[in-house]
Amino acid sequence: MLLECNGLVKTYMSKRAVDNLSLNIERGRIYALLGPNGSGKTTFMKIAAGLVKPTSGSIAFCGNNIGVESKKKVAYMSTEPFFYNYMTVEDVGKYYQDFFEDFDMKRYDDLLEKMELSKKDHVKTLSSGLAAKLKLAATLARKSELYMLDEPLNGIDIIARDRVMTAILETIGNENSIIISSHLVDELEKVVDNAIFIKNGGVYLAGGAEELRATHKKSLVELYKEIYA
Ligand SMILES: Nc1ncnc2c1ncn2[C@@H]1O[C@H](COP(=O)(O)OP(=O)(O)OP(=O)(O)O)[C@@H](O)[C@H]1O
Repeated sequence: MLLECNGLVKTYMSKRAVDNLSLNIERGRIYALLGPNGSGKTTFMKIAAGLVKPTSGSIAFCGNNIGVESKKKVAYMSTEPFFYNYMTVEDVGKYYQDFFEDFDMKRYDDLLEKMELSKKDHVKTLSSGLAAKLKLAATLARKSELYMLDEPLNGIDIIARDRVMTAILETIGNENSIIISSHLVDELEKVVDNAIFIKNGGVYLAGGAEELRATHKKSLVELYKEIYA
């Protein structure tokens, strides 16, 4: 098991952003993390990435507490922009290489080509879609055990999305897993192995995508509409 969470809670003042969340993430699978605005998806990912401390409950990565060691093996891409404007695309790669032992420059170069980005481009001149692709290329260029991507398709046009999704899927082998949070449920429906529906900070429904479709006789999109309507 890559990640095991039991009764996870995160409280901000009186708000329970994550509320009694229990979840297991296995190796070699692609997970859709689904839920409406404010349901707790980002907070959960930040806890798993070691950026936010849970108020209570337990979370373990490969059987150990979240901390310095897990951070080396977990690649988290947040929705916030995180590069300095003065950097070029090439600088971003070097910056990541300095920061993460598992960063693979060759893979970064390949991803840049797939995302149609040039190393000479300056971060400040990139359109929001290109900036989103750069963020993704830098994250996927790490050889991590768990990738968590928060809204990776945001700002990426409909034509480029398939290409970007292919690049995401190519990153995954038998040993690593990926959790993708997105409101574009129909885009995820086509590619994910598992779906996790989050409601009010907890897991409302989770399972294999095929199994969920067969049991409920509904697509993930239809289930999403039913759960959150
Ligand atoms: N730093 C914070 N301080 C106070 N409240 C917060 C903080 N971060 C998140 N929250 C609250 O916790 C709840 C869950 O937020 P979270 O960002 O995890 O949801 P989300 O499912 O990722 O939403 P979205 O789909 O809009 O990104 C929301 O009500 C949010 O306002």
